[in-house]
Amino acid sequence: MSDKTSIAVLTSGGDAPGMNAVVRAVIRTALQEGAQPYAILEGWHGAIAGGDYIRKVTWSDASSILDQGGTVIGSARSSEFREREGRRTAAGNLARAGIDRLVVVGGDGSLTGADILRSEWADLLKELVEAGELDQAVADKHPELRIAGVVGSIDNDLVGTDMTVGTNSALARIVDAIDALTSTATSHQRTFIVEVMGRRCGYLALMGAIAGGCDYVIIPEIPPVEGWEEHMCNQIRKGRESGRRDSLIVVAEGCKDRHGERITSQRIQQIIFEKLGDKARITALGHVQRGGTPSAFDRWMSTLLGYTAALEIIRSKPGEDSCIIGLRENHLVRLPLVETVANTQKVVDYMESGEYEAAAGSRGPNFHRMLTLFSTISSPVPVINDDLGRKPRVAVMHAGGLAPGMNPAARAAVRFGISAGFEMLGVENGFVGLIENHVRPLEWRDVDGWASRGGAELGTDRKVPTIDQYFALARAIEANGIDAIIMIGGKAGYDTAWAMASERNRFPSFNIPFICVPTTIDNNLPGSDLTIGADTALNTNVEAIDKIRRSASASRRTFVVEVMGRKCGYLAMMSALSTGAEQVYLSEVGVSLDMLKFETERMNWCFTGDRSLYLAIRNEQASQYYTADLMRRVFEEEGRGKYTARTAIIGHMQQGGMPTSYDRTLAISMAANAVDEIKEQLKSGRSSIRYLGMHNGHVVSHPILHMDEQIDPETGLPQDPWWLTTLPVLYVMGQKGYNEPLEDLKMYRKN
Ligand SMILES: Nc1ncnc2c1ncn2[C@@H]1O[C@H](COP(=O)(O)OP(=O)(O)OP(=O)(O)O)[C@@H](O)[C@H]1O
Ligand SMILES: O=P(O)(O)OC[C@H]1O[C@](O)(CO)[C@@H](O)[C@@H]1O
Repeated sequence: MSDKTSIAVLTSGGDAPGMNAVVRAVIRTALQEGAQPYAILEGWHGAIAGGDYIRKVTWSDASSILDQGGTVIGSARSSEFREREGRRTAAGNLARAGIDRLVVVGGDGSLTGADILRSEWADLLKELVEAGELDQAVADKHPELRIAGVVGSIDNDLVGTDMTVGTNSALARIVDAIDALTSTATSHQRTFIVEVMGRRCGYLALMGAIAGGCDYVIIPEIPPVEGWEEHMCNQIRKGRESGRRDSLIVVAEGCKDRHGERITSQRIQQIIFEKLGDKARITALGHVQRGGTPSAFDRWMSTLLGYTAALEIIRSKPGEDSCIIGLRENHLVRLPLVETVANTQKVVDYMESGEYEAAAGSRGPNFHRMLTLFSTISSPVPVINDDLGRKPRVAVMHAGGLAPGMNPAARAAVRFGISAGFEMLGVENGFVGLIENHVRPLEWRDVDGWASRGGAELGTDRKVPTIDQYFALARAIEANGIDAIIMIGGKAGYDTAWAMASERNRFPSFNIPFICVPTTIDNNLPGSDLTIGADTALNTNVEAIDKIRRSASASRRTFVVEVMGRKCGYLAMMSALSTGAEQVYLSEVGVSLDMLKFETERMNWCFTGDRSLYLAIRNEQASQYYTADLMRRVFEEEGRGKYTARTAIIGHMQQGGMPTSYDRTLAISMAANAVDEIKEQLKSGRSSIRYLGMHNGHVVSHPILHMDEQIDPETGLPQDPWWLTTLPVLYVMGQKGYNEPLEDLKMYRKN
């Protein structure tokens, strides 16, 4: 047996899209680190079965699996593993294969099982030695089992992490289904009950309902209060009276009422029929939610989780407790496995003992906030809090390039604004439209249907008013009686806001509360880890690149795929990480002749083997001179006929997608913050021009005049972008021999 460190990966419990990305990352990171990777097939069942179920894996075993749904190494629920006898057999099989380090990808059950095995390990091996089933030397060589868990579950039910592997993809499926149902429901003026997964966790139901613009949601953590049947039917009735043509109710599969009686879709259907005489249709989404290709997030984030888990376990010290590598506040964190799982299981106890607030509280502050926001935005008629004593006129507008998510953000700003006691106005076509007085009132109903729509109903424009237009701009603000502005857009909007803040002394009407909501596919705005629209564009790229990949599967071909982003490489970097590209060209790094030479040598080496595709992603402004076409020509010429090279420019598809669930919920969350901030300023008589950002999982605001502090003066881009440090991970996944300390990954937070 070799002295190499052996590390195994297994997937267990319900499968989840993104599990393959973890498996791939663990295998490739292990190889990079000089360790021997193994895959245990069919979860804990394979550990018990042993033999061929515990397999040495190579680089190519992890090829072409990133875009596949489910788990290629199989998953199972194993009752035998719940018994000590089963775990004894598993321990013997693992030790005999030389494995004492495991990355377990699964839900809380699978991780509990892993930790039980870890805690019993030494005793189990001792027993096996005493029974003559294991050599003492083998037992001595593996005195302990080290575990790193990655939570793979669409339910997003692990307390202490923000997002688990698979949830984002499941939510995408749910939101797609809700969008489809909305169109048929609207056509026939129907009511639909949509049943989603999540036996003990309402995350999918709540986020699906909020992103889908639904009317009512029922989740397991907070069973509806006494009289909910009446309340639900009233919401439907009032919605219809106010002109809504459809009604959608989302229910999580495991819901119960306060008497412990199940709230099934059929029960809801019956209630609606009895109280409204309406025959609601039921759609139970079932396992469709768990299947299918993973979203971009479930590919790049799962890659980072697998990479981190593998490095953590390879570099772990004897005696360290089992850990979970999870995502918290946009950071990869190491959580204590036992405590985290115990906290997760406590939520079920809370629900069973009627401590509903504690159950919902365990899901984190954002869960609670989203519940409150859903209740406001889904209200069929506004519930107005007019504590300001007057109705300030607040304008909503866009500026900058079009981004998916503008409509959901505008809808949310209008509805939250009306609820806050504002009179809402819509400005058409950015600042040009404002100067030309294209301003109209926006009522609650006017934004119906905007929750899911791509594009921008209000229109947008990239023009930043010039100095000679300031007077006209100031006049337009006065003439329309605008007391505050919410600008949902990108750089042009920020630049205009900055100019207005700088010119306040000369133009008093610029002295109003003004909030910029970061919205651009480029993800190039200061103060925000992510902007609204970037996730949709990324998913568009990933879908397109998957197709490009497949187009090359029958030939030997290099593709240079160009993506948007202006000078910001976010879309290029994340598209590369999500599609398993070999190389990415970023304007932050630049392109040199040496880089192209290195790449052509690698291409030649790869195509000498059985490779059919070599994928390079290029940011549109990576280099002024090394254009996509020039790269293609260099690559093809240097291939000397061994392969062909093509370019693919994805183009404006990236701006035109239907907003993803992430962009929709981010839009709603940010719009709520913008309204709160404006209300607070109006109440206190302040007027500040500020921009919002999502930083480390929290929405924060900054004064626009300090924007320069967060921008690199040379590039005009935000300083030290977090995503740029994922570049070495791409190289590890692409077998380029990188060996960066984990600490250099900006997303990694050692606690
Ligand atoms: N308490 C336990 N002791 C030993 N093994 C367990 C334990 N709980 C779960 N397991 C093992 O993990 C497997 C998967 O657990 P479970 O069915 O609870 O799914 P999960 O990992 O929680 O995923 P999901 O979120 O999909 O339900 C079980 O079939 C069993 O083999
Ligand atoms: O596929 P199975 O075993 O029926 O499990 C379904 C359950 O698994 C989950 O998808 C979690 O993985 C739950 O949301 C769902 O209730």
